Amino acid sequence: MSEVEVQYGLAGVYADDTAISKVMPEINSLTYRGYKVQDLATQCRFEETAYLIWNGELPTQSQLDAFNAAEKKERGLSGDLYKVMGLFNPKAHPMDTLRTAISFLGQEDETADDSSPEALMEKSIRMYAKIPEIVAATYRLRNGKQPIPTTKDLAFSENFFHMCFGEVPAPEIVKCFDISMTLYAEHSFNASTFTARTIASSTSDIYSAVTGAVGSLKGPLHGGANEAVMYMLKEVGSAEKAKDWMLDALATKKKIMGFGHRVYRSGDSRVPTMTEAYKKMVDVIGTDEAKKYWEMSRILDETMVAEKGIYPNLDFPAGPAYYLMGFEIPMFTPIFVVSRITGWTAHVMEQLANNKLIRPLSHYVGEGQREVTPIAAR
Ligand SMILES: CC(=O)SCCNC(=O)CCNC(=O)[C@H](O)C(C)(C)COP(=O)(O)OP(=O)(O)OC[C@H]1O[C@@H](n2cnc3c(N)ncnc32)[C@H](O)[C@@H]1OP(=O)(O)O
Ligand SMILES: O=C([O-])CC(=O)C(=O)O
Repeated sequence: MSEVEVQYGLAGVYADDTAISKVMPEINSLTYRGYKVQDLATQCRFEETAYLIWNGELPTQSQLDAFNAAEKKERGLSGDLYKVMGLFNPKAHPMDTLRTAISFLGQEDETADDSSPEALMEKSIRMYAKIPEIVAATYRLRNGKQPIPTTKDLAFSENFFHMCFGEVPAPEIVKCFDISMTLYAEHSFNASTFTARTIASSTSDIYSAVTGAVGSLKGPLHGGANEAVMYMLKEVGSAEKAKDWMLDALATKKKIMGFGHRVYRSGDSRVPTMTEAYKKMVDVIGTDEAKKYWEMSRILDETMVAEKGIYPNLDFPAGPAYYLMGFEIPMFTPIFVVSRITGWTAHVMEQLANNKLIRPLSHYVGEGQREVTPIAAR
């Protein structure tokens, strides 16, 4: 029995105040700056949500125009970054190369250490504008294709498709992607955001905070789960096998990717909106493959909830949705970054506006104090 109360994994611990988002597990709700995320996802474009997350209010049309112009001005990567990206191992995971590319952006910025509110906002918009191009170029380079340069003629989500595939798909598909961007944008003190805030709390620079956050998000218990979900669906293989696969996986105590959540115990508030968008997209695509993944997802969800009472999280519908949009699986977590850069940087700004070094205590359980034996006598 421990003489102090330790909250392993910091579960249930309030680490700081935030005014950015509120996760309300008891009513399955999530708000960004007071607005329900499902309303933002369906009624606004991701650009409006990004503005809201950073500025605290939804933009007027002229504020949005100015914001989009600022983002478009920052589009485009330096020749040096393209050169470095050309040297990346094509077999490396795109989260590893993205982590390095963001770190590279930091060393390119000679004012990286400027932490004035104006500089932090500029750097946040810079990363928001450049990360989609890094992700799209990574996809193309690792598949032996030439990157497609960014264009200032297209909106955020459309431009991402253009840079990946050289074309923009049907509006329903773009809308599904845009909805996923809003749903993935922010989620209070999740592991990667807390990592970003911890790094910022030593008054390090914002690029370092984001680089660390990318490393945290990569893990399959966090953002990496959207990729793991798709590998799982591929392993299941067909809708006919889905129920037995799940029963067998549960009987052998497997962890089922895309299910469970530290904060939500009776369902992730973002899932119904993402699932509906995924279904609409499946209907538009209309192929047997699309219908197969939809049916498999539905049966796995139903079986998991019936057997264990554990609900899907956002990664469960997002994984197959990205797959059906044509993205290869290792790009799914980098796509999460394309969105979460907004939340991470908003938290870095909030942390620095009222900073206190994050430094918890550790409860020591190692050896008692002892004497060093000289090496010859050990
Ligand atoms: C965007 C996001 O980051 S969302 C999260 C994405 N991650 C995943 O989908 C990975 C799969 N899920 C998980 O590993 C976990 O549910 C986590 C990491 C998300 C949350 O973990 P915790 O809050 O630590 O919950 P914990 O692991 O203690 O789970 C509680 C119980 O539910 C079970 N459980 C939780 N999730 C799952 C799952 N996915 N599959 C099977 N059992 C599960 C645990 O085994 C545990 O059972 P026990 O009490 O009998 O030991
Ligand atoms: O909140 C969490 O722990 C994980 C999550 O859903 C997110 O970061 O979107």
